[in-house]
Amino acid sequence: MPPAPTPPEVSPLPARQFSAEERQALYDIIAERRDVRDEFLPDPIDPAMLNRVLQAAHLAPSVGFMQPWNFILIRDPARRAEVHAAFQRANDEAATLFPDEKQATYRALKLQGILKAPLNICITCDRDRCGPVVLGRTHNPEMDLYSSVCAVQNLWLAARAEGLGVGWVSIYHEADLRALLGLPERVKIVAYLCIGHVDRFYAAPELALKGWRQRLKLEDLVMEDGWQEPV
Ligand SMILES: Cc1cc2c(cc1C)N(C[C@H](O)[C@H](O)[C@H](O)COP(=O)(O)O)c1[nH]c(=O)[nH]c(=O)c1N2
Repeated sequence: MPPAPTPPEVSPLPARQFSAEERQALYDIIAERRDVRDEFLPDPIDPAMLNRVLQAAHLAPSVGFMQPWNFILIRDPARRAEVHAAFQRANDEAATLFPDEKQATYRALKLQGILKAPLNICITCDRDRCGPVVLGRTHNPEMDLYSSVCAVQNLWLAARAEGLGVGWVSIYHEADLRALLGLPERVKIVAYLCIGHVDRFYAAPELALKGWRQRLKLEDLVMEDGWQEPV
């Protein structure tokens, strides 16, 4: 067997410093990103803008640099109507599972913009992209799924920077969506997203504003050196 090639010598570049203003812009984008359900405008997304947002997603970190994601763009209204029907079925089931006092609030919530948004994007994880042995995934096989979630978050933040709203929909039976999108067995659905232009964003999570659940305090979530059971 020929000897394995040694990796080339490479060195990092000096760390680029970001100005206070640039840093603040990033923190503002993070703070002002919202899950958008109902505020989509019908305007189509410019292909160059969409490409920038998808490039941002594609720059996400991934275990073993696996890049396990695909981005399925769903524009066809007929296909979106089928996805919406799958949502409706699951949502009707979900509503009945909450305690009585929460059911009315649940039913009043808008939880998707599948038909209103001009574009839906399904982000998937191809679990076999690099064969069975992947650097960093050997002992924790779910790391490829987490990597794909990083792509989702990059997309979500880039979209906010572009003035696009994104809403994540997870109310469906996986089998329904898999069949609609023709996914092979090895490909897992990570996120089903509705995306489009918006001209307003809620100042805080809509679920908080509408009394479903409030943001937890950061100081109650930070722990030192190990798990501490809340008192
Ligand atoms: C994995 C996952 C899945 C879902 C969500 C998020 C994530 C991360 N969210 C959005 C969620 O409700 C929202 O992020 C929180 O309420 C916080 O609000 P902001 O995202 O800060 O606006 C969401 N929202 C919704 O209306 N329908 C849904 O099915 C889902 N599903």
